Amino acid sequence: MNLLEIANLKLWDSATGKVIVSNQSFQLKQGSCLAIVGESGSGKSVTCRAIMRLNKPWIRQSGDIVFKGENLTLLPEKEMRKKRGKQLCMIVQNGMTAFDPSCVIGVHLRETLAEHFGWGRNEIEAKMKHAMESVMLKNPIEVMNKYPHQLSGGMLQRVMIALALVLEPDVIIADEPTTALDTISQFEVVEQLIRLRERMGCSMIFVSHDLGVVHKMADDVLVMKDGEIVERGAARTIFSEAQHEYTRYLVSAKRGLSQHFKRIMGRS
Ligand SMILES: Nc1ncnc2c1ncn2[C@@H]1O[C@H](COP(=O)(O)OP(=O)(O)OP(=O)(O)O)[C@@H](O)[C@H]1O
Repeated sequence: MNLLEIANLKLWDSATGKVIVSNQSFQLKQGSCLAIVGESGSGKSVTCRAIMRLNKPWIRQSGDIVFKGENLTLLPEKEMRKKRGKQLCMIVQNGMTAFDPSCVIGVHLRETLAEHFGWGRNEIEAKMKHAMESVMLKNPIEVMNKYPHQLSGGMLQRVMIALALVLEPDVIIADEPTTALDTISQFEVVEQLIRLRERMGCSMIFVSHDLGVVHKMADDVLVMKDGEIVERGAARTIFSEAQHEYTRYLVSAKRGLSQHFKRIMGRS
C-alpha cells in the first residue's frame, strides 16, 4: 500500500520563472525507505520541502501530494500544521536551522510536543529524557537546557531523531541528515536512523549523496538529475543494473572515491 503518492509534481521559482522540478511522480510504500540521490541542485530538497509544504513562498508548485488518501496540497495551513511533526516529520541537513536560536532546546521540544499531545511539562520531560538516552545523548536534562549553538551538529541531529521517536510519525523525511557531520558522527546518526525505523516501523524518505548508506538503508531508490527522476528501482539492483548513464556515473564516482579512500588508508 502506498502511504504517500506524489503525482505530476512541478516546482518553479515564480521570481525567475525557472522550473526546478518538472512533472515528477513517485510513491512511498507503507513501512519502506525510499532514497533520493542525485547531484547538488537536482531538486531533492525542494521536493522534500514540497511534501511538508515548507518551501519559500516564491517557490510555486502544482500536482498532487496524497498522504493516506488526503491531498495535502488542498489543506488549509492550520490543518497542515497538525500533520507536521505528528504525522510527517522532517530531519534536516543542518540542525542549527531546525531549532529557534533564541531559546534553549527544551523550550522547542516542549512547544512541539504540547502542540500535538495533551501532556504536561513533567510527562514531556520524562518522555524526551527516555528518547534522548536511547539515541545515546548523555545528560538529557543538561542538553535540554542548552541553546542550539552550544551543541555539536551530531548532537542536534540526535535531538531531532529523539523528538521523532516521541512523535512517532507515519513518515520521516531525512534530508541529508549526515552531510554536516564528521565521519564518526555520520556513522552514529545513520545507525540511530536504522534503529528508529526498526523500532517504529515508520516509512522514510532518505536523501543522501552517500550511495553506501543508501544501499544500507533504502528499499527503493530514485535518481534525480536537473529536476527529473532519471532512474528508479529497488536498492539492491539499481546500482548493479543501472540503465541510465547518470546512475552509472554516480556508481563509478563512488567506486573511484572509495578506492582512493582505501589507498590513503593503506588498505589496498
Ligand atoms: N529558496 C529557494 N529559492 C530559489 N531557488 C531555490 C530555493 N531553494 C532551492 N532552489 C533552487 O532549486 C534547485 C534545486 O535545489 P535543491 O536544494 O532542491 O537541490 P538538492 O538536489 O537538494 O541539492 P543539495 O544536494 O546540494 O542539497 C536549485 O537550482 C536551487 O537553486
